Amino acid sequence: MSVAIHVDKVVKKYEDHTVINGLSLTIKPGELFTLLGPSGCGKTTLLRMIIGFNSIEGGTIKIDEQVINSIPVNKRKMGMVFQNYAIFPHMTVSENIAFGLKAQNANKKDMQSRINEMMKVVRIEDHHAKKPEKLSGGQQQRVALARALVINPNVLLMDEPLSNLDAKLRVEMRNAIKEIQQKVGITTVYVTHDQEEALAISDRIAVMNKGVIQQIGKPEDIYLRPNNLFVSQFIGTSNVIKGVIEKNQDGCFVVFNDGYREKMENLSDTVGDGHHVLASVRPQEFIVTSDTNALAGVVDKTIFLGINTHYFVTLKTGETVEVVQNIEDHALIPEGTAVNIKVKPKLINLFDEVSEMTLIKAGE
Ligand SMILES: Nc1ncnc2c1ncn2[C@@H]1O[C@H](COP(=O)(O)OP(=O)(O)OP(=O)(O)O)[C@@H](O)[C@H]1O
Repeated sequence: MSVAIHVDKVVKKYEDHTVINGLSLTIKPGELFTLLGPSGCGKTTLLRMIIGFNSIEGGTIKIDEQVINSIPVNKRKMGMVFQNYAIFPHMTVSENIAFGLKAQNANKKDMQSRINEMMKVVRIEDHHAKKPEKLSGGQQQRVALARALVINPNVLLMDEPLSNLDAKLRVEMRNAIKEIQQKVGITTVYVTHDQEEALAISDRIAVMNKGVIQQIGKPEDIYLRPNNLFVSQFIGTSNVIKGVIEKNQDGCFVVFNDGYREKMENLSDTVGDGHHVLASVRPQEFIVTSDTNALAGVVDKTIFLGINTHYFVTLKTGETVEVVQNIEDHALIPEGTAVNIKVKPKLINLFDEVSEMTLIKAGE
């Protein structure tokens, strides 16, 4: 049975420096939950509080109904995989995996069948007699994963497990981790600063900044409807353009600084006439058009990347935006060309200029 993790108003202080001040979240049984955020935002600190390597200065952490604040690490029934694998160089693959079990005093026959089963799950059985130096980074990470899982933990914690791998192996291993996690069905907390990795692997993501949760949601929700400007900037590429709301009997419009106006159907009721906004527009949310009700600009740079072409366009207002167009829809636009670009109003996000919080109606 998978467990839930309840983090309730936790506080972490390193001497007089408060890194996390009253953070709450719930991780559901069996889900792969990712803590995502820039370096230094407190992801590892929170992970170490869950496993018990860090003390907790306030609040509670519960596994199902049990408060675990003062339960020692070795009694928490959690497995952890680190960025640097932390497998023993002098032991073979199966000896490394056996290590965790030995500490549990399991009997020899049970131990061997459990090790074999785990090696199969992570697909490392063909290498069982090899020492780590004969394994690739991805294979070493599979051993680390098997060693963490062999003790049948309630929770699996992974701290930047793919950072030491090259780009191709990272993609292969993130698929492998997701598959293994689903097969085992274990509640997993995964830490990364890589937004693409988080989108690819997670059931849900918590985006953190400066020790504070900015948003928790499914990858697609966080990507499509970020709660605030920080999340929209951190997940994927976003252009930010200033605008003002015009509200009249015909509806609600966002008017950009050069006069281009676009009707917005999904703004929250609190948005009023004259409201200063920041529009966050992903490169693929622009359309190059012959319409003159559009942002006028000049293509500064054209980068052809096969299926898509990226254009850097300097607008009349002086802002530079990145525009991505599918090659099937457009002939390549040479540098120096004057262009008009519109936004796709259903896809873009608007934020309050001061609070930087979303102005899109919930659920739209
Ligand atoms: N042992 C420690 N003593 C004092 N300060 C610490 C300690 N560990 C972390 N910090 C501080 O706490 C903050 C959060 O660090 P943490 O390692 O949790 O961030 P992170 O989001 O995991 O970043 P990274 O991705 O770089 O590891 C940072 O300001 C860091 O300097």
